[in-house]
Amino acid sequence: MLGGVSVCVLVVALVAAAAYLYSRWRHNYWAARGINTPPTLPFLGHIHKMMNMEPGRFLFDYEVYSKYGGSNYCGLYEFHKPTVFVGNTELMKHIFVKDFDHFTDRRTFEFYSERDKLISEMLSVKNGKEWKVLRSIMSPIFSSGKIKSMFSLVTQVADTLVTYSLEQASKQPHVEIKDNFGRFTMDTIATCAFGINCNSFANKNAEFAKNADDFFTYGPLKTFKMIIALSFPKIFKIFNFSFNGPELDFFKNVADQTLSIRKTGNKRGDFLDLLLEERTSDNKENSTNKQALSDRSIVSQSILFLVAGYDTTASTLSFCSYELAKNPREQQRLRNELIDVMKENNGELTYQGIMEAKLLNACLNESLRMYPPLSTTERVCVKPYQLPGTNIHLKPGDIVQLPIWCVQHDPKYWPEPDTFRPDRFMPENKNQIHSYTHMPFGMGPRNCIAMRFALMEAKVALAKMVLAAEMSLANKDEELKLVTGGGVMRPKNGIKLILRPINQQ
Ligand code: HEM
Repeated sequence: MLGGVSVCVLVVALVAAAAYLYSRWRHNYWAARGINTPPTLPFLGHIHKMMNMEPGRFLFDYEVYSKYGGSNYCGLYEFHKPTVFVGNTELMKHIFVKDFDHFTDRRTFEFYSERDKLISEMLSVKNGKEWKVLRSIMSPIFSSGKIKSMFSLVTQVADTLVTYSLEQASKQPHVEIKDNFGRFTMDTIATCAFGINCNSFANKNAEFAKNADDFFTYGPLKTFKMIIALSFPKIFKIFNFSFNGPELDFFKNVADQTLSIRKTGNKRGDFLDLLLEERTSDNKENSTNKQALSDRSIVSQSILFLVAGYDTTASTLSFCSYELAKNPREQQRLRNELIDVMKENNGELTYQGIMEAKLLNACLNESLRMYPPLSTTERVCVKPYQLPGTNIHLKPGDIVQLPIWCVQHDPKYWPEPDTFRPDRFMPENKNQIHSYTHMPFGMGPRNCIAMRFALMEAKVALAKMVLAAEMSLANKDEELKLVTGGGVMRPKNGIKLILRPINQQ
């Protein structure tokens, strides 16, 4: 006769065995269709690897890409949910562009708390028709003409960056350049999207900077909440979790206040002015614009610019400076180009001069190839679709992962992928670049809306730094360690550079 305890143990063992078999059965989805997957962990599938912050998701992706058929396509599991990983560039072209009408959406969180609902208004998480309308209203504010009008705002912040960095260099052996570029992108967004002078260089604890720091700190709790929100939205709803803290209210208040001042006619030529202009512009879609661009939506988009533009651009600048410091010959070539560009423009660094500087463009593109801040992007299928040439039939709601980092490091497309070679992007070599193998800003109608702005901002800062100082690595032998936090790839221990002012040599 079994005792009570033994019965309990038996029941637990049976339930555990049944759960395990259920999990194995769910993880058989791809194998049953003859599609490769990397080994799974019961219940978790691959989620623990996808959410891994150190060294970051890109290493798992590269294993999938090179060992499990991902350079063509293969299957993954987020817990039990099957997703498709597509590294074949022809298929990527279909998903990003040719068959975009099947892949208009991005995965989105369901938000329930009042505070989080501000996130739901952002362009990056809107889907379907709402996304289309908002994107068409917002696209004109990122046209080259409008970006040019923001050049002088960006230049002022870049001058402060250089002065601050050189002052630091005169007092200490090295400069933590990622920190400085972070302040630069923060101040740029504060001035261009919130219309305020944040001056985080003068005061590291300035309210704006401090709240942004809290906002971008991804501790275990925030990561846990993100996993729950993405994979178990119902649990998120039942427990009424709130994803964001009070720092979001701070940004909302700043944007609200600035918005009311602007409505009185006070203009600066920044994103806020441009969004307000779009709302009142006299075009045929005017009435739709007014509805889509409510005050609340404008406030959300201002916060989005901070979310999307702060760390991505600061990391890009840091990685590019790191490679230039490691490669003094390339750094000097770039400096020579910039000196020539200035000579051609009466000794000034003009918008046109910067935008036409070929090596400057090539250096940034090459570092964005080696270190794309977003290592993966994804699309959500919205209509039944068969991946061309495969037996993968996607249903609405299925997720496709597109591994940016992997194709940008595939030696088939990029010989010696870990070597910094800006010449790959010089005009004479551009015809050797395969399509869909360089996409740090994503691709197609849902790519980064602010690509031109981000590149202009990065070019101005990099050009000014390279002209002002010679950069070298403080710790030549230290290996660059990468981490992924909040989805963005960044240097784990920052980047320490020695800066030698040029005019004092
Ligand atoms: C070097 C800096 C940046 C990089 C590498 C970058 C990269 C990206 C990537 C990979 C995507 C996803 C594209 C796709 O799925 O195809 C994206 C989307 C987006 N980015 Fe950027 N980004 C940068 C800077 C910025 C800045 C400065 C802003 C705003 C001022 C911004 C605003 C956005 C927005 C709003 C989206 C969503 C677009 C949509 O869903 O329609 N980004 N970005």
